[in-house]
Amino acid sequence: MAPITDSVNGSKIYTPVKQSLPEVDPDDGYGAKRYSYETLVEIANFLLSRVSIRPCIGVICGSGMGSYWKQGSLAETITDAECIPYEDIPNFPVSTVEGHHGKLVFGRLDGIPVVAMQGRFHYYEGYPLWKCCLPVRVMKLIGVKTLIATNAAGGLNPNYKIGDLMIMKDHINMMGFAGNNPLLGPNDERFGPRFIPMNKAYNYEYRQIAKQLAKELNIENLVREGVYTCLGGPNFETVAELNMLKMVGVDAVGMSTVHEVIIARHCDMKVFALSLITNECVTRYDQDDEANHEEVLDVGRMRQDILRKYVTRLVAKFAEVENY
Ligand SMILES: O=P(O)(O)O[C@H]1O[C@H](CO)[C@@H](O)[C@H]1O
Ligand code: HPA
Repeated sequence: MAPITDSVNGSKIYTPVKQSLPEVDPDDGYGAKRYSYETLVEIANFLLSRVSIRPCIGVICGSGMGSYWKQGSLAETITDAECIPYEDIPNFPVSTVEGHHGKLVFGRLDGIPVVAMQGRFHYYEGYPLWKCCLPVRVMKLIGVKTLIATNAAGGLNPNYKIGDLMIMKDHINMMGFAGNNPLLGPNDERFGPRFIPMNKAYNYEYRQIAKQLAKELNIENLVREGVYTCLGGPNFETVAELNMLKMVGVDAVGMSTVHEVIIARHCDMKVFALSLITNECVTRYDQDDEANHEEVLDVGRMRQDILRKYVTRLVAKFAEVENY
């Protein structure tokens, strides 16, 4: 290759070295190889060989929101339940956070075939983002077309109260701003294209349905619509961080969901996401309160009946409009 020269005095600046890029990224920055499409197909086939349900809707249970699967309330609503612990699934991560049981539950909600993640994976557990989202791609491969992601989040909007439900209308990908994204690395077109739009990530029709359903269930006063952001965690946010997020239009803060939604949209799944406001974010230095995970789990328990009813009816309504 010709050396690059200074256009003023002609002196040589540097001689470029011809490089060939590896065809596949050798590791993901965490010393591990990203799973290939074929490995994910193997996981999907393993699951399909173990269960008879063929789900079209996938549900991710947020912190504290999965516990009722175990306690019985939503589990009673899920009929024909077939559970597979994560540790029994080859190449699947395992849950390490309290309030995330670590099981896939296949079954029916209001007659509709679903698969629910009773426990999600977080970046702060040490999983790279691509691995946190691996179950979403597996869901896609087993036939899921609609994703319902739930999470526990701190309420930053001063009008929000503990126990409110926030329909996510958008997100701000703070981790993406810092260069971390679940789509980093070589793109496998079998999942989706290299570049994807995100302006319609949170399905408009689903959001209208959810607002209408809130009226029908008389929980309109609890249901909000807003913007979520995910910080990597595991520490809760500082006062200065929260005030900055408030200024840029964030209504609720958590440590999940954003990357799952990116992966779901990449493989063309329709998305609905719901935050349970489990605590009020502390935005003043003279406040004595401190965020803590126990409160998050307690509020999850407090709202479990309403959440169960709301999510079950949403599943039925989404299935109706989609003809599942
Ligand atoms: O987002 P989910 O999994 O609901 O959990 C939220 O609650 C935990 C903090 O209490 C964090 O993991 C945060 O992300
Ligand atoms: N911040 C981050 N994540 C959370 C919070 C919070 O206040 N509450 C529940 N998950």
